[in-house]
Amino acid sequence: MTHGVFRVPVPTNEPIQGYAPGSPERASLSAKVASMSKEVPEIPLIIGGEEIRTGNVVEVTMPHNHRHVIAKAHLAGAAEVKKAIDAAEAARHDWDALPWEERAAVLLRAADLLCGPWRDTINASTMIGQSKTCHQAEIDAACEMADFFRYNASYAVQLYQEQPESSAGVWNRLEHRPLDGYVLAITPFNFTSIAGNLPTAPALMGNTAVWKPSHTALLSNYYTMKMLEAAGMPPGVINFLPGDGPTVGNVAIPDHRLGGIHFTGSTRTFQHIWKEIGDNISGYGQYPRIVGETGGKDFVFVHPSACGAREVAVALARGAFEFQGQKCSAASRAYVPKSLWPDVKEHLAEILSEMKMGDVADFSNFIGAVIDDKSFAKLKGAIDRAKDEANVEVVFGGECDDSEGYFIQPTVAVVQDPKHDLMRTEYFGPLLGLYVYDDDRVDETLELCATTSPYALTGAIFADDRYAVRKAVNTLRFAAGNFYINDKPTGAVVGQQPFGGSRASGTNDKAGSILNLLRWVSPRTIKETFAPPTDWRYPFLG
Ligand SMILES: NC(=O)c1ccc[n+]([C@@H]2O[C@H](COP(=O)([O-])OP(=O)(O)OC[C@H]3O[C@@H](n4cnc5c(N)ncnc54)[C@H](O)[C@@H]3O)[C@@H](O)[C@H]2O)c1
Ligand SMILES: N[C@@H](CCC=O)C(=O)O
Repeated sequence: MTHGVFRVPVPTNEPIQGYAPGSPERASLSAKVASMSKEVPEIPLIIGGEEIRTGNVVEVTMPHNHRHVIAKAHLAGAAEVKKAIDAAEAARHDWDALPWEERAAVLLRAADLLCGPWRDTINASTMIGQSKTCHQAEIDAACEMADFFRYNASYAVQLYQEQPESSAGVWNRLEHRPLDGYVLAITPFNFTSIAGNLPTAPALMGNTAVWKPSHTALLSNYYTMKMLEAAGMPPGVINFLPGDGPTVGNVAIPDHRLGGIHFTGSTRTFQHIWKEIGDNISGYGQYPRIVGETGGKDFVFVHPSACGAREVAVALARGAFEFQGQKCSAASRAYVPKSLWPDVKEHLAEILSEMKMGDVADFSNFIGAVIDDKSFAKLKGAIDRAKDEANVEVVFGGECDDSEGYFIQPTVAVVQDPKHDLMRTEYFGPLLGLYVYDDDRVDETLELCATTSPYALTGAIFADDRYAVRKAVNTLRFAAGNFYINDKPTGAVVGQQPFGGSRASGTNDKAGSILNLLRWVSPRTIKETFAPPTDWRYPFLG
């Protein structure tokens, strides 16, 4: 019973801890990384609150030290997928019937646990499992995940306050019901916070979920699930289902009870899922909501009036190589005018010579390893091809070494053809294609930037000239869902830059915003008439 119109605490972005040498947070996280690296936990499925061990076990390893096993995970088969859907369906009524503030309280509590006693666990597991440095883990796993939980709670209230007008004698109400079926949350390896957000955003709105985590993010995702349980997430509301993608997808996607898909990952996987839903469309009890945020070929366009070569070089280096380039927003193509290129190149050389890569347990490293052997092979293949091509010059990096971990040196390849594969294809790693254009061909190059790639996720323009800025904003209007002026194209913050792209980059439902929560409700309009009429005729008849 609720007697009050409650407000949630006003959210603010979780402050990012610095991990400076000698700081208490550094000592504490470092100790956690060391102790966690010695453990090999067994990761079960968690269905209806019950831990299930299938015996079909895979090893989870460190990307920066691939012989080092950090967990053994049990994988779901078809029977467990069905069980997880049944559990989500069984929990649906009670969870939906709970007053919204109880659901919001679980997430607000999870945010406080994450920023307090669970911070080291979630950060350390992200570091050793996904090869993120302490700063990358802090920004993603601690701060962004807490922001998702806290801001979503306040957006949910905003959404519930969305009510229609009522004319005299009538009370119109809009009930923001959850969807009429379970939500399948399929999550990527690269952001722990996204993995935490995809099942919890629908759950906040009263839905129950089956969460299929990525194999290469299992350690941090498992601890995130345990943290949600510790925050009071009831059994069955979120069902944690490690498993091979097709094994889970082939059972969960065609199930007639599917209410929606909350996906983040590659464009290819998303298109496959969409097609599967299309193939099964007549069998569903409802039209499944399809939300998918996918790949990118994110650009930095430098205008000849750009403020300074140093600023451009910093944006390129941070934008392309931070997080090992494994951000959907990472800069992976750049357009630089001939007049600025020599200076930009000089600054890039200096910056890249200082960017250290290696084991993330060494807090002075700026870059870790890429996620796995498949990613390593794909990136190495592209770099080797670039080295062999006469019309491409690898100006920085190019070294790839998987003897211990999957290390790819930050690489910049200058292409002569602006439509080269390196300017179109997402490689998802520290590889930047760069085209040097004639200063008097700005407009033409801007058009190329707008049309070369099928993606439209993030992009940035560097310019001082306001006419040039306006022109770029207009020409590139549909080339990016997150557009930056004189900044790198990465680092969107929940509550500040709602995130997502269109075209091949996804449905642009802006994770961590009210727009995303809108997709997880199925509103019902209720009209109540206080004094029903007693005369059947129109007033002007008779
Ligand atoms: N736009 C965004 O907001 C955003 C954010 C993060 C990552 N990404 C994108 O994600 C990609 C990197 O992530 P990834 O390598 O984990 O992507 P991926 O597509 O390989 O995997 C994503 C998830 O889909 C699952 N999957 C694969 N095949 C499946 C199937 N047939 N049925 C059901 N599930 C299946 C995987 O197991 C994993 O859990 C990049 O393309 C990146 O740009 C986009
Ligand atoms: N929100 C992150 C991107 C997450 C995707 O991988 C950014 O804006 O850099």
